[in-house]
Amino acid sequence: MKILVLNAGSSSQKSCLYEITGKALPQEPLQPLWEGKVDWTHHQGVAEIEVKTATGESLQAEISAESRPQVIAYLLDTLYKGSTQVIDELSEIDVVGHRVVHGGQEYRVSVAITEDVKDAIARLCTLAPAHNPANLQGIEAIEQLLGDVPQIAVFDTAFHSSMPDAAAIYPGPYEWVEQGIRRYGFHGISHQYCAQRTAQILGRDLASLRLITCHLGNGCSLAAVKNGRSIDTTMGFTPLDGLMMGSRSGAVDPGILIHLLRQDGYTVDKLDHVLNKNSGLRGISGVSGDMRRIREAIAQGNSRAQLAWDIYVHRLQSYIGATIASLRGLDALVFTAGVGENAADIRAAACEAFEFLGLKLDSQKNMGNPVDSDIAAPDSTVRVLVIHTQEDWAIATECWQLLM
Ligand SMILES: Nc1ncnc2c1ncn2[C@@H]1O[C@H](COP(=O)(O)OP(=O)(O)O)[C@@H](O)[C@H]1O
Ligand SMILES: CC(=O)OP(=O)(O)O
Ligand SMILES: [Mg+2]
Repeated sequence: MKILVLNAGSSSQKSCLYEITGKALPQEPLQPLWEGKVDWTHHQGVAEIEVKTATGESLQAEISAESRPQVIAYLLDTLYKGSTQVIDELSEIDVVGHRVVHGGQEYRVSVAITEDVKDAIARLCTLAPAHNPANLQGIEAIEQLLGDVPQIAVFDTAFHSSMPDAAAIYPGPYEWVEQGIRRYGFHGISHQYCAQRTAQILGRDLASLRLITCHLGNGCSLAAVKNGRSIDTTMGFTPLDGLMMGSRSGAVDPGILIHLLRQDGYTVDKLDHVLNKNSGLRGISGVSGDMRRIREAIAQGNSRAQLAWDIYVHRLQSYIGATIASLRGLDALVFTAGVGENAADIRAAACEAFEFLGLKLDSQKNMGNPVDSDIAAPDSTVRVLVIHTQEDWAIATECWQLLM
């Protein structure tokens, strides 16, 4: 079965083609036949495209930042044309899986995409404005390019639908509960994959583990995973809650918003822009939302970049602490996504706060660019893992399971 996966992040469009043969899913994630990535973050108005294949072919291009459907069409051309060709024609693709960020109350498992599902994704755009519109554009682009190929939506919110009410419900008026204003949580595909992979690497049964998975990318969230289920998470009704992020504030006192609306004449759009695009690492440092740029600025003595790093770490430590309480203990702390997988300094700083519990990093392993491995010292009371998140593989396996 040839499965194309589209994963639209807030600042990127990732895409993979997998081929799963045989009657059972492989134990380890497969390498994709083809991978395409578009990044819009570096230069205004420019989409940087990178394609690589399992056979070692690659292509890099910069095109003017055209619409997402145009970029997807450009990417898919490289599947069957030129040096990165891996199939003869697009009709060889059996199914297309999409990461859809907000599934609301309706979608607790992956589903085949119908007009009703598209309407629901569209309705939920206001709750995930940086993500759901991009997901919908991806679905419509595939309809244009591939006709009626089966398409599957895999939701970021689904894994957290098992959260108990005490964790999911906000202490506002009870009408909020009736209106669906509650904590949904996001990055669920990644949290679930990382929890399963952690159990596999530790050789333990997932049902016996208390885990905190730290998804630290452009968007950041923690999940408390107990017996394989999400019981708490830091993102909420929208992907704006919780940890400090690249350009999103994370949790702030809602009184600040009332103050800005009342005293400073903010419009709703301005508030949205400030909180989603001009806060977090970017807002505090004035340099960038990219952790690598923050580090460079710190090395050059930039004190606002240092402050951004310090706040990021403070928030991460305090949310890990709160999440340990939800779990009543901790067997493993798991780091994933761009920052979690690559930033040894952030991992070390996060762990340092929990040395009093007997959590001990092996600093050499931590510095050694670990992937899918345990980086805790042998006598640590808590295992610490770095897992390369494979959201795309997780989406492909959902598609396979739904179609087999
Ligand atoms: N070597 C690195 N050190 C620190 N941060 C890194 C490194 N490589 C990538 N990152 C960070 O990862 C983030 C992007 O993470 P990623 O998971 O790819 O994001 P998303 O999927 O949300 O677009 C960026 O902030 C980038 O700075
Ligand atoms: C939900 C979310 O924040 O996703 P991302 O990290 O891909 O922006
Ligand atoms: Mg991501």
